[in-house]
Amino acid sequence: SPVATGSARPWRQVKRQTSQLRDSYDFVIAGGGTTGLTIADRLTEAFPEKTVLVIEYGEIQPTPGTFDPPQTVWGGAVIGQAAYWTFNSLPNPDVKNKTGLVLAGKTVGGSSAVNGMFFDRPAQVDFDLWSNIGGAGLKSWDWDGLFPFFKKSVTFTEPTAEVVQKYGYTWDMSAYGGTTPIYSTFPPFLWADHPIMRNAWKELKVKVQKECAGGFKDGLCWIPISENPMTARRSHAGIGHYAAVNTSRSNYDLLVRHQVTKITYPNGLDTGPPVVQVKSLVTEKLFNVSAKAEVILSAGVFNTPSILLRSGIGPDNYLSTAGISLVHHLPGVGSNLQDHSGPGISWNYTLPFEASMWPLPSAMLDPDFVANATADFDKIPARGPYTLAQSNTALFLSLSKMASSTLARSISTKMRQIVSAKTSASYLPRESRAHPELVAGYDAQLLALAKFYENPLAPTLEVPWATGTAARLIFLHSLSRGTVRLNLSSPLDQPILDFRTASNPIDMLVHLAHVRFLRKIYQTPTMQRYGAVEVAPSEEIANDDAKLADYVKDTMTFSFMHPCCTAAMLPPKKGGVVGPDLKVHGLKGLRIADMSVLPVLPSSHLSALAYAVGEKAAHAIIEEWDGKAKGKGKGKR
Ligand SMILES: Cc1cc2nc3c(=O)[nH]c(=O)nc-3n(C[C@H](O)[C@H](O)[C@H](O)COP(=O)(O)OP(=O)(O)OC[C@H]3O[C@@H](n4cnc5c(N)ncnc54)[C@H](O)[C@@H]3O)c2cc1C
Repeated sequence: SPVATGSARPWRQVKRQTSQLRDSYDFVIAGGGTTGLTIADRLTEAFPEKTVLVIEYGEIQPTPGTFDPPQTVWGGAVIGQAAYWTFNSLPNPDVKNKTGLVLAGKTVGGSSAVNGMFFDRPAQVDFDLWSNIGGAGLKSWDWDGLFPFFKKSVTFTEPTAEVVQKYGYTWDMSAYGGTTPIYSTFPPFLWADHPIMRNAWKELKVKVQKECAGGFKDGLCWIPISENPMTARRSHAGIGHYAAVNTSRSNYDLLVRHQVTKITYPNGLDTGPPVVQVKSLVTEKLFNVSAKAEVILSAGVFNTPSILLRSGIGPDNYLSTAGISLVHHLPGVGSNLQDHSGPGISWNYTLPFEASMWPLPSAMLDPDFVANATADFDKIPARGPYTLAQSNTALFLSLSKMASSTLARSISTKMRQIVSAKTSASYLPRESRAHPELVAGYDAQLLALAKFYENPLAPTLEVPWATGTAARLIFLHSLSRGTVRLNLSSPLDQPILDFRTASNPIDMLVHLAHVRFLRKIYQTPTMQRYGAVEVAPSEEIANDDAKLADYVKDTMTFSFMHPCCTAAMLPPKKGGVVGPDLKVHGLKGLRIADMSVLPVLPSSHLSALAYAVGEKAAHAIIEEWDGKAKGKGKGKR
């Protein structure tokens, strides 16, 4: 049965000062986030005789669930700003010079401690896409190579029979089986209008999936959330992979409020692992930490490439402009930035709901309802509206299923033409065009994505759903590529992001197809029953490509907080930064393990994948060092 771990759980043995550290460690992990803490947990468990240090920029923070009380207004969840990195991307000339906001977790647990708790997995087709881009070397990252780690990474708890009867959740236990203190479950509450959209989609004849975590997710999915099933408190890496295990692990040190600034190879690149330079955020003093076995960078999609760039590891032309001495030319560092983006639509109901359709979120304006909801949340197991996160339903649909097959084919043909006409470089950031490896990698992405877009099982659109009269249309596989670069006037501060959303004009064609498809919901019997009328866009706008493109730009969300791919797992000749073993190309004793290693975005939010990548990385590291120990005649632990 699940352990009732909430944010009140005592955090022991956390280090805050350099003087509390050992002289050296076997493994040093930069970043105590989703992936980094997963690895630290597994390494300290597997190797009681080896020491592991995790260096985390942030502090331990209270990190409530998405809607945990007390709140003055339900849905106005404001998590302490200290727990966030807040970035604004550069003004985007392709989207009316707008800038995009993106957050990341700056606390023990990283983004898993502040995210929307939507806990879905990618589909098989996503990993086929990776190997179509990267080649046979990525075979170990296909579905069969990852599924065991998805299973291992989470303890899924089934909802009660009463809850299932009320809401109709479906799942398949063969997709689960883990017993780790990272939890997921379905909430014991949904708003009464939740079925409206599900029914509308069913009436559009989309496939209804019983379980979407088992490799197939085209169609209508139930999505669990990352919360403890007893307390309904957020389950995150800080609690599960540190607080829940560290007291029994004398080899597990966590140093908070320290920034990994750079890594150095004092004895040359052939002698690793690198030395890690660290800055205390309290005293501002710099000092070095050394690792005997490996250094693992796990500082996230924006900060992992920043550490490398400050270390002189990155594109030679950029480093030269930045005035940073070149240590190792790797053009993929900080390149290939991607995120899920997309517009929104909205509507109104002109006919009343039945009296039985209660409660709706407007009930949270009633103080008595809120008082009951708060009392329900404090029960064990918790109940009521505060157990919710952002959504539990989503539609995942392929372009070929939602648009005419001619449109889907013509979009894929355009992608192939860009490659055959050798014009793909013109869609990359100016500085990336100088690197044939990055162009070759982008060509491989375009060709693989052209095939992906034609596959009826490969989703390009996600629409998450909970309640209300508006929906976001998440474009899952954009062709636009951005960059992460240092702020040269203050290189230790947050880096500069350029999302370059919609810089490849094909993306706009896909956005238009998505909006045009989703507008069909208004004609479904369920929506008609409540007199659904469109608010935005209008019929007139939707029928005109230029006007609809303008509308998409006006309502564009640049980041659904799923940035990735800035240190991609690809061969060097395709602009890769790490190999399938997550070792950095050409450097000794250094791996990267976080969402920067993805070659392209998957058809999912990223936290479940981050845990799985952490589990797979830990497995590879343990196998390697176990083998080394055996090779030295030490035998198995
Ligand atoms: C607001 C928000 C909402 C999201 N919603 C969802 C969702 O609902 N579902 C979902 O599946 N995914 C969601 N995501 C995405 C998902 O949570 C992340 O993609 C994933 O957790 C990233 O894991 P990571 O290991 O790559 O990085 P992180 O978990 O972000 O870890 C990186 C860690 O490194 C630390 N760090 C950074 N720089 C340094 C440095 N120089 N030295 C030391 N430490 C450093 C950071 O403080 C952080 O703790 C959301 C993300 C955010 C930010």
